[in-house]
This record gives sequence, C-alpha cells and structure tokens, in this order.
Amino acid sequence: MAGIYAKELEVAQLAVQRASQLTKRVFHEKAKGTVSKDDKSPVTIGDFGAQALIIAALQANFPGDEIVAEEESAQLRADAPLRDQIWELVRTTQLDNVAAEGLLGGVVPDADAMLDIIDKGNSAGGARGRIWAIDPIDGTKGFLRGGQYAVCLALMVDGDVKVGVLGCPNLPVDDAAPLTAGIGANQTDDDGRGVIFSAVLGQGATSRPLGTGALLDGKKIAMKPVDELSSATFCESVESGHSNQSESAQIGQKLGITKPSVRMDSQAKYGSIARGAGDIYLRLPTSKTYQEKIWDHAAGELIVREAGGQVTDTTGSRLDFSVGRTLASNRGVVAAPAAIHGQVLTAVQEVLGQKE
Ligand SMILES: Nc1ncnc2c1ncn2[C@@H]1O[C@H](COP(=O)(O)OS(=O)(=O)O)[C@@H](OP(=O)(O)O)[C@H]1O
Ligand SMILES: [Mg+2]
Ligand SMILES: [Mg+2]
Ligand SMILES: [Mg+2]
Repeated sequence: MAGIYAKELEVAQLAVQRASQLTKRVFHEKAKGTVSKDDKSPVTIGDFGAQALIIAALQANFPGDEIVAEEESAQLRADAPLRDQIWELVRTTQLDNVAAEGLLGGVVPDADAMLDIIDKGNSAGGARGRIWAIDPIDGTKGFLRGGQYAVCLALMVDGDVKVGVLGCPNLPVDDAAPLTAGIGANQTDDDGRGVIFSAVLGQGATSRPLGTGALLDGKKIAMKPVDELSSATFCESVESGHSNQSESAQIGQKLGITKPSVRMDSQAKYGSIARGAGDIYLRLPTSKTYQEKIWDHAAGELIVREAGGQVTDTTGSRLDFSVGRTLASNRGVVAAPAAIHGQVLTAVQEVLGQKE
C-alpha cells in the first residue's frame, strides 16, 4: 500500500530530477548567465530555470498549495536576453521518461508564463496549510566553482516538514564513498555521481541515483554511529561568511576532534551526514542580524532526523519552519547523530558562551 504523502514524494523527486537536468546543462556551459542580487549574492540562469520547472510541476499536481521559493523574476523582466536564455533552457529540458514528464505537466506555455510561474514562489510562509519550500540551486557559489550544490524541495503542512528531497548532482552515488577534502571544488557530474536524498516524516530516509530515466528504488540511509567523538568528522560551509569557522575549530578541539573538517557548499552537507559519510554539521552565526532561510534547511533537516539524527539551533531548540520565510526564532544549526548531539551542543554552548 502506498504510504501517506506517496504522491507528493514522487512528484517532488521527479521535479528535482528534471530541475537537476537543467542545472547540469548550465554547469557544462562556460557562461552561466550569472547576475548579482541586491544582497550581492550570485544567481544564475540555472537558479531561475530550475525554480520555474519545479513550480510548474507543483502547480500541475497541487494547484492549491502555497510556495516559498528563493528567486523572483524582477531582474528578468528588465533583461529580455537573460529571460530568453532561461526560457530556451526551460522549454527544452524534459525528462526522458514520457509518463513522468506528463505527470509534471509538460512544457511551460511561453516566456511570460515562465516569469509568472517563478513569482508563484512568493508566499510569506507560516504555520497554516500546505507550503512547499524551494531552493532551486542551494550553494550557487559551489555550483559556480564546480563544487557541491543541491536542488532542494520540501513540503510543510501546518508548519511541520513532512517531505524533503535533495538532488545533489556532484556527490557520489555510493553512500559508502568517503568524503574527500577537495569535494568542495572541481567536481564533475560524470558516471558514479548524482544522488537524490529523500525523506517522509515517520518513514525514514533514502538515497537513490539521480539519473535521467525512471526513478530507481531507494536504499535506506542512516547516520553512522559515533563510538569515539574524537574520530568524528565535521561537515562545514565553504564560505567563512556563512558559518564562524574559528569557533567551530574551538568546538572541535574541545571534543578532541583531530580530523580536518570537510568543507562543501549547500545542503549536500545534510545529505552527507545522513548517509554516514560525515558526522556533524555546524552552522555558527557570523552576524547578529542574519536570519537563516527556510529553503536552505527544510529538506535536509528532515532527511537527517529520519536517518537517526537530531537537529537543533545553537540554543538547543528545534528548527521552527512555521514563522515565515526565515528561521526567525532560531540561531545557527547543530546537526549530529542523536546519541552524541547533547555532547556536541554542550561544547557549542561553552565556546559561544565565552564570547560575551
Ligand atoms: N550571511 C550568511 N550567513 C549564513 N548563510 C548565508 C549568508 N548569506 C547567504 N547565506 C546562505 O547560505 C547558503 C549557502 O549555504 P552553504 O551552507 O552552502 O554555504 S557555503 O556556500 O558552503 O558557505 C546560500 O544559499 P544559496 O543562495 O541558495 O546558495 C544563502 O542562502
Ligand atoms: Mg542564493
Ligand atoms: Mg540556499
Ligand atoms: Mg539558492
């Protein structure tokens, strides 16, 4: 018998697969159509195109649902060549699997419809009803440097994440592949790479090859038991502006961790610890004012919890996805196997407590 949220999961996985196909095309192009946003962060034709394809798939299947997505069309409305470049990508990216492509609603009618679709991701979020959270390319800087990035989609119902899917084109398919120090740059999406992580609340977490054809069966994933904290591996951000790296080094010292941190962009970090390739994900605030965005965490947080992990902020509270487009009630993120999360959190609080 199909489980609860089975259709949502299938549509989400196919939508992520199709959007990843678009980002992979852009990845292999020299000019990635990069423009700068108001906050100076980069956005590419891949981000806009992937967001359009995912929202189109959600609207074809769940027309009453709300959507919180990272990007908006304003810059494209003022730049016809950029809009047309994205439209060409969106129009020509389809799944090989004809039935699946049909399920996702087929091709978007035209470029103007595409702009309107991109802007359907403008929901304010909140604690009521069904709301999808989309990060079309998480880790855009990683995407640009040939490192890790993730196509991220999650469904929240009444403020709780129920379904989470991450497409990671540049991670190894093999759950047992060790993380290498250089995984944050010069990666490829050749054979043996590209994985979809998924979870449904209460049903566990899985990984499967990203591929381009029919979805293959998923394998259950689980966090690796950490018998000796000193042998654990941190999985951390690449950008020093996104997480305080000197504090995480002090926390590592307190815990007796000697292995160097593995740095990679995006929610690929959550997927990597969920399958036991790494152990602990820390995101330590670098400013008093930055609020984490729900689309940067919703899918990964559920996948880690369903793989046997615990995820809190630095105060020990669960991440609260019900307060809008940001995690306004939380500060930073601490994710670890449930059995050691308490010890890690204590070390985090000791180090952060020394600051004031
Ligand atoms: N100041 C600050 N603090 C914390 N986080 C920030 C900050 N600025 C941006 N962002 C968000 O970080 C998202 C990428 O996170 P990563 O964990 O991939 O960071 S890193 O690239 O590995 O350093 C990135 O997501 P994308 O924009 O989707 O790439 C941003 O939403
Ligand atoms: Mg961004
Ligand atoms: Mg992001
Ligand atoms: Mg993004």
